[in-house]
Amino acid sequence: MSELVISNLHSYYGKSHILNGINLSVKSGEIVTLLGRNGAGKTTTLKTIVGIVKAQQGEVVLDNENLEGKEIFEIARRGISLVPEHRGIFGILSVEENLKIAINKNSPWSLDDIYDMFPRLKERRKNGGNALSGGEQQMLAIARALVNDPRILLLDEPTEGLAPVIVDEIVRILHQIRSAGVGVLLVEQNLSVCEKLADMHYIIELGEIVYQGTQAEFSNQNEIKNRYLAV
Ligand SMILES: Nc1ncnc2c1ncn2[C@@H]1O[C@H](COP(=O)(O)OP(=O)(O)OP(=O)(O)O)[C@@H](O)[C@H]1O
Repeated sequence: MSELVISNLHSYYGKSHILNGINLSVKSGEIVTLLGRNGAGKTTTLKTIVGIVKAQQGEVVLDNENLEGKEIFEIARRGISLVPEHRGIFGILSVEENLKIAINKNSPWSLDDIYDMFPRLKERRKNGGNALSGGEQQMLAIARALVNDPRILLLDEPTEGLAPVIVDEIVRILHQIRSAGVGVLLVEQNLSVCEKLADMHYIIELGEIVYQGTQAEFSNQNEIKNRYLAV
């Protein structure tokens, strides 16, 4: 059982104070969304958790270990993986090569497990990363993060720009990842995807958490959804 606990997280770009005391937590086998308007600070939260943006104040604690001051690779090694919005796969390598270079020798995920979960990747395993559709690239990015054996997976807008049938496929995959006991922190604009998947929702506005609630609590909060999420 793992738990990521973020307390009073503050971060900046130059002099701009972007995160203003974020508190949230994610446990194994739980999907938690971080919702909010464009520019609210969602991506910055994910980047601060993994150390790409340095926190100026506050704590990121994984299983009682404070990750303050740790380098990006040390945080990744402890089991927090980020699938960034622009996917970060290697276009000149094949699907299988992309997976093989990411695989962690101690990972419980074998290539066969990955191909069972992502049949499209199996079909396209010899294709170059550049020759994949947007949805296939997203699947490869998630698969690459998984073979690294994360305890907590951070996903930045995994369904953005994808066709509805591929969005359904990503939803199916995320259900399976949760069942495997991985904790997921999901930044996602597609509210219906969030409500199908999540156990818990947080809303961020101007770098602060302004709402938190379980899916059961959130589902009929139309006033909150209009206030913070309507475009
Ligand atoms: N590299 C950067 N340098 C300076 N300011 C930045 C940088 N990246 C983001 N910002 C600013 O920080 C704020 C939060 O951005 P962030 O990308 O975290 O928002 P977001 O909620 O993920 O939005 P979106 O849904 O548009 O991706 C915004 O005002 C943005 O303009």
